[in-house]
Amino acid sequence: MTNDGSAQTLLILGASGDLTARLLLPGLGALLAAGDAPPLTLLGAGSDDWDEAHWRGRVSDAFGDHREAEPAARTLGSTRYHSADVTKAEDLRRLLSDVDGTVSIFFALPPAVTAKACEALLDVELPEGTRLVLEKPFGTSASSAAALNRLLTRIVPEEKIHRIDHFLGKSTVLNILGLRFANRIFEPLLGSEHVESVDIVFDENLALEGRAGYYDKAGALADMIQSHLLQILALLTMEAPESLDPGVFRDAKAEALRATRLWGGDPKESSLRARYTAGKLGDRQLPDYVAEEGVDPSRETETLAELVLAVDTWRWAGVPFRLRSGKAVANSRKEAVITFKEPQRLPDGLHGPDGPNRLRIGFGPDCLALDFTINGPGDPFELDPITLKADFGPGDLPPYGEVLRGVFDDDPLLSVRGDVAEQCWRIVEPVTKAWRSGEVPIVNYPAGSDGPEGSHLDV
Ligand SMILES: O=P(O)(O)OC[C@H]1O[C@@H](O)[C@H](O)[C@@H](O)[C@@H]1O
Repeated sequence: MTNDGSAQTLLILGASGDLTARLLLPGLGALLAAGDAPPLTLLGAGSDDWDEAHWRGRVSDAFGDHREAEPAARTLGSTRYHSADVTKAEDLRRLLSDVDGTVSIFFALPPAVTAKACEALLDVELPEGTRLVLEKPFGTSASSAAALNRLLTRIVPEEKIHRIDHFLGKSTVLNILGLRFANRIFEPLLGSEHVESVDIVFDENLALEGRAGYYDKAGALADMIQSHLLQILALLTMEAPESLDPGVFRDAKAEALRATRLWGGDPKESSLRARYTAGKLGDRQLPDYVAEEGVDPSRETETLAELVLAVDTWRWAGVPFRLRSGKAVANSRKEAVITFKEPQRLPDGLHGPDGPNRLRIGFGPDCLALDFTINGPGDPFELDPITLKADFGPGDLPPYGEVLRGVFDDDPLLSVRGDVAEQCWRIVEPVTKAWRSGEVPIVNYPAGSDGPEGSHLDV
């Protein structure tokens, strides 16, 4: 623990919402139970008119078994809920008068409400050291992200702003750093001389899961690619940072993202958007996406998105990076696959199946696999494919616990810097524009299939 052990408060705006119950509170419970958080007061605020007992019950359910651990039990015992309109300065003042020690204000709210709450905070005197913690999507375009950044830095300095991307709290995602920079054998091969292509895929069995209110306005591109998958791309393509000092590390990520753009520049060639139709996924019969409750069919929200990107640095020029994420896909596939170029030639006399070497970094289940070719058993001159696999468990903390630890420690290492949030929108903007204008038509795929025709994926 690097916080100084003095009391802190986590104030959640939007405490009655889905994100708080599903991800934030379970992550917090695990962090508290691990003894890795400061003595913490938890305040919930939301538009629902809940009484304290109802809120405490929600927190207790979300903490699960962690509620028994002493620090979690203490926070649970003292937690309070305020019904409030968080876009009003007087309500925010009332909430802030109840905090103890340094406060982290977590905006578990839709982006438009977050922006209004921040506007209201301009009229509120904040306790010393206040931190603002924001969820994705951070803005809806490069310019709105820049405007939000300007607004936030009028409230607190940049180092007190934590833009959460929980993928940066996933141990396998962070493992990319160890894999690349703590080994001699992979890093020298990572570049256009040896790499043919890179696929970063996060296809899920999950469908809408009752999240229309959020998802229908976001879509797969903003929900997964502009945020999480570009963070993975940055970790895979950045140069070795001199240290994990947040300034140095985040500079290295920003540099890689600044060099990233749409492959070939034509969204018709380098992007795909699709939406699921009715289908069977395991034993679940899913309706058309547009028939799901709360969906507005006129929005044409995509449930699967693909982009091909170029990272125009000396190291990566000429290597396509294919990013894809889809909902209601049969094959739940969550991995980055680095496909290497084939050997220049095979010695005459060696024959059999060849194929490229591939390094697969699995994000769920967490594993690492290396596909390569050897002579294999039997005929010694007949080649066989083989896979070396390492399975490793998840990290000690769930991703939300990990990123919250950074917040309480005042350590922005795992949060997204303001300029990077803008870069990530800049990268996808040619695509969002082309999609909005109808230049790239939306296509369908049945729920429970492997996605639409015309995928750019190689593997
Ligand atoms: O696998 P995880 O950690 O739940 O992450 C995937 C989820 O990440 C969230 O940020 C997205 O909003 C979800 O749509 C997605 O399902």
